[in-house]
Amino acid sequence: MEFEDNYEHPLSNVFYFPKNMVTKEAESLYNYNLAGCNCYKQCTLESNCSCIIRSGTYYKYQAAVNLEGYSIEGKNNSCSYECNSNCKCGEFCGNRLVQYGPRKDLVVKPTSNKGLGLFSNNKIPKGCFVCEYAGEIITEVEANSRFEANKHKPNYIFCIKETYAEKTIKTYIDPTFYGNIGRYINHSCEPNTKLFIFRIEDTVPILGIFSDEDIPEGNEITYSYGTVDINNKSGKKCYCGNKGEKYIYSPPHLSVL
Ligand SMILES: C[S@@+](CC[C@H](N)C(=O)[O-])C[C@H]1O[C@@H](n2cnc3c(N)ncnc32)[C@H](O)[C@@H]1O
Repeated sequence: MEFEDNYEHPLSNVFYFPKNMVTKEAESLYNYNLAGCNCYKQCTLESNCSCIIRSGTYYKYQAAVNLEGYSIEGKNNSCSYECNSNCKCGEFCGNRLVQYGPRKDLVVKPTSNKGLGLFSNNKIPKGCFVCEYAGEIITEVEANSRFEANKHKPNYIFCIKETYAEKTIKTYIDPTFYGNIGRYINHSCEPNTKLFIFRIEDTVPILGIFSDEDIPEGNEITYSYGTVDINNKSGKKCYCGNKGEKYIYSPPHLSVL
């Protein structure tokens, strides 16, 4: 099965990039390719698949082959490893999903007060992969500088924070200029998707967005930017419409809003 992403941006100044693109400056942070497994066809925890073992027990895909009902059971904040081009298993091994690209029924439309937003033309059942949040992978220094320069504009820079032992690794994804359809997903205080971290070919983290409830046809797809602060009125006003319009956004630093 080939990776497929035929979406385009509705804006002429944004270039469509279906996957993360590591900038030259950030290259040295992510230069490890991941080894593959030796499984024959089906990868499971029982088959001792090294990719699934690397993921830990928090994560499992539920239906192989039929992508329509493909879903994930996972835990936020842990990284899942899909099988990759170094694996001996085939393309239908059951530990591959995000690598095949976004849903095909997504549409970008204007919202009443949040700019553009992402919607679906079909019902999305709970637990389905929607799309990645893909963009340029930039260094912290570059992220700070871009954030400062665009302070009063919509922000797209997303900071993934992963903690291993006592070390926190931060990865900055910026789809402002180069990115995929995930850049149009707005914040909601009552979101209908959740984010999971994946790695496939190498150590560059991939942010996968999954439905967290059945999403009716035509509804807006949202996730929580995680930065609502009712007391800090210096931030932007949240127009998600849930919990009243009293919530004010004020991201601590470089999250999406
Ligand atoms: C990642 S972009 C989302 C797509 C954006 N609406 C667009 O038109 O491209 C994040 C920006 O969208 C706007 N936004 C997203 N969710 C919002 C919300 N709940 N209330 C107000 N503005 C929101 C803010 O300007 C924010 O900086």
